Amino acid sequence: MTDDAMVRVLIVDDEAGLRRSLARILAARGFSVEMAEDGDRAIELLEQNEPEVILCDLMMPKMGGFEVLEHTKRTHPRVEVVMMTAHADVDSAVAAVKSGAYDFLTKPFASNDAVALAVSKAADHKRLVERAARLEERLVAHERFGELVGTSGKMQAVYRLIEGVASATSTVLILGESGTGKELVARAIHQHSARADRPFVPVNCAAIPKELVESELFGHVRGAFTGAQSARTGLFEAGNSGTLFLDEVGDLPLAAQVKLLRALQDGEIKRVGSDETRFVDVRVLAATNVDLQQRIADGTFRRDLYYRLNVIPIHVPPLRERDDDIVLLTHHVLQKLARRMGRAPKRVSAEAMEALRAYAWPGNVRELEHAVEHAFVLATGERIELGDLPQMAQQAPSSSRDGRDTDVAEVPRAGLPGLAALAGSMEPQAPHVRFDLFALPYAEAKRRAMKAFDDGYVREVLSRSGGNLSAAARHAGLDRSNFRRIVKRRKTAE
Ligand SMILES: Nc1ncnc2c1ncn2[C@@H]1O[C@H](COP(=O)(O)OP(=O)(O)OP(=O)(O)O)[C@@H](O)[C@H]1O
Repeated sequence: MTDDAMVRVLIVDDEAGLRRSLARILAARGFSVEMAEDGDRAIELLEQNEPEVILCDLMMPKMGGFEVLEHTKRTHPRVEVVMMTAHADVDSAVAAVKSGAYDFLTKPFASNDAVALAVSKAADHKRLVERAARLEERLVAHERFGELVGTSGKMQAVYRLIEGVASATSTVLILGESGTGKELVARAIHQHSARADRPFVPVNCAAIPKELVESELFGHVRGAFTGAQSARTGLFEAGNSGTLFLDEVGDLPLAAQVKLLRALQDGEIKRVGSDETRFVDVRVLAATNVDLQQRIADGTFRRDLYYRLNVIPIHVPPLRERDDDIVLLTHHVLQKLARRMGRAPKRVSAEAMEALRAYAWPGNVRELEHAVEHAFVLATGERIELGDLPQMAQQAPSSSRDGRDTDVAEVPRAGLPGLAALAGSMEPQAPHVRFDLFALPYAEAKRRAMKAFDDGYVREVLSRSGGNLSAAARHAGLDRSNFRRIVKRRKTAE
């Protein structure tokens, strides 16, 4: 719906003459009008073809205006209601406004324009509220884009693709194991596209019962099947002018695949039970963690649909192929948890971080999130220790990745580990040092940098003094007991 689309108004009044003259007044001013002679019919029309504004008489036999108002606000809170009442009953009209009506008009009306003005103000209000809701959604979505964490080469490649495809309207197929962040990638594409302030509609195709998939996606008319008591708009229409994200697309039943292909090729849909073709402008992003080629071979996925979806594929790498991102992701999750639980942030011991990096994460980032939450809740101190991690992550062999310590302390022997050297430790010339110091919170980074300094300094000075503690202390310009304390502190920190 665009802002200059026709405003749909439902007139509810038991007086046929008044109903018709109101309809004429509003239709002449460009409104699209429907009429109901009583409350029951009004509710029926509300369900069938949701209007934007209801112009409703307060006093009606059977179901009164109050009941229509109450039902509307409960089931369709964004539909605005303008009440009509006789002069003598202004108190009831005021009560109706207190119960959620947007405005009221007293009969006889001051002028035809006054009626049209009240209805169009109500419609403007509705559109403003919806616009605000969309902006809020966009803000939330933007925060989520901020959540796509990772600096590894493989994630950089994903970011480049996101930016590259965002401005196009082509279908994108996002491939990757469960929990790798496919939905975050889809949101990021939407967020970077020209549709960013339009709806982003995520659908988990695997979670919809097979017999309801088509009606969920394309909508249905009243009576289309048992239980279809009222007409319903499908998700394609809900996502009109926005983005529809079909997660687990490999699980779509074959019949729905045919309809999806049609929608992708021609932008045409039909509600279940209707022959009327509707046109939609939806960008489709799809994701799957199953092998669609295999499904094609099995005969459960259409080859033509596969080619149509796979115009641009994006592969989201599993976490085990980007273990450099684990440190960053762990701290990101810890910060989120601390904020969510209103608790102080926690650090992670070198040993625990080593285990986190060594584990293979078959459940990817989702599993990492759960493991870090487990540890955050169980850790009694301000630091997460190895024992706080779930059993599985604790057991990862520390030698699983080239058998080297990943602590920043392992700086090259030549030269002292000043900050520049530590920063350099992320560079290829020190490939065995894989700790990203700048990914850590300040206090943790400083602690590690200090420890690294102590380690490098003590080791080098001791080595130059042939392992003689007194000579090394003299070299360092410290008395023997102070130097010894530093050596000891270094050992206990290991
Ligand atoms: N790169 C990332 N940075 C930050 N958080 C991430 C990242 N990737 C995934 N997550 C988080 O991991 C969880 C799973 O992500 P998401 O739902 O996007 O995965 P998915 O690949 O769509 O999973 P599935 O295939 O099971 O639907 C979410 O809580 C998400 O916020």
